[in-house]
Amino acid sequence: MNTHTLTLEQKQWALAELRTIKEQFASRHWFPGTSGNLSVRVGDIQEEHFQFAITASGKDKSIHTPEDFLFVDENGRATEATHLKPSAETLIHCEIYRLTGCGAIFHVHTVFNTIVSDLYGDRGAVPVEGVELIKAFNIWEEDAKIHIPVVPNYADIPRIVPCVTASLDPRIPGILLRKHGIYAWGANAFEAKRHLEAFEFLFEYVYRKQALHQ
Ligand SMILES: CSCCC(=O)C(=O)COP(=O)(O)O
Ligand SMILES: [Zn+2]
Repeated sequence: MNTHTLTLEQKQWALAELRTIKEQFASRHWFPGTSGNLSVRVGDIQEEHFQFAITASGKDKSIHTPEDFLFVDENGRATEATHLKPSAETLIHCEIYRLTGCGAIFHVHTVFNTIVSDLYGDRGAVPVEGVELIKAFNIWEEDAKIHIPVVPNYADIPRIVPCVTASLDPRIPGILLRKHGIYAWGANAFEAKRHLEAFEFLFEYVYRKQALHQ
């Protein structure tokens, strides 16, 4: 448990970051049916200890309320007394922070990421080659070929965590859950958003290219 208390400024900064992203993604209809969750890391990392602000579970993410977010530790436990429940998928955020040391993680369900995750679920990764937007991941090789990992989706979230551990590729700032959605991350909210937008572009590209060839 992280015993370092966050300052009011740190908390307000995190809440403002998440509120802004939430509003932007909601305007794109990226949170259908209360799906999706967002988090940003707050404060210093002390060895394996860290804290992050995350969306409360089951909320309508297209509106703002005073009960949209809470703070949790590296095990996904609330760091302050609250009746709010963190996202049901908080343990996936914990594992991505632990593995990557990133600063923000965004998860959305879209039709394109869901279809593509299923098309490539058996292969365990979505291949994408030579598309300019791969550069959004800071991969600058000519005609770069990347593989975006896909892991199985289970109702029991703790079962998904070791799949994320096994499949996460440090070069690729995202991972698909089959027939579920994408987790994308970055050093901060700006970078995580850039990565998520690039993934969504690539998934639409993969889907449309396949549809053209059928
Ligand atoms: C109604 S969507 C099913 C749960 C889910 O996949 C999701 O992203 C939202 O869960 P949360 O607990 O973060 O609201
Ligand atoms: Zn989800």
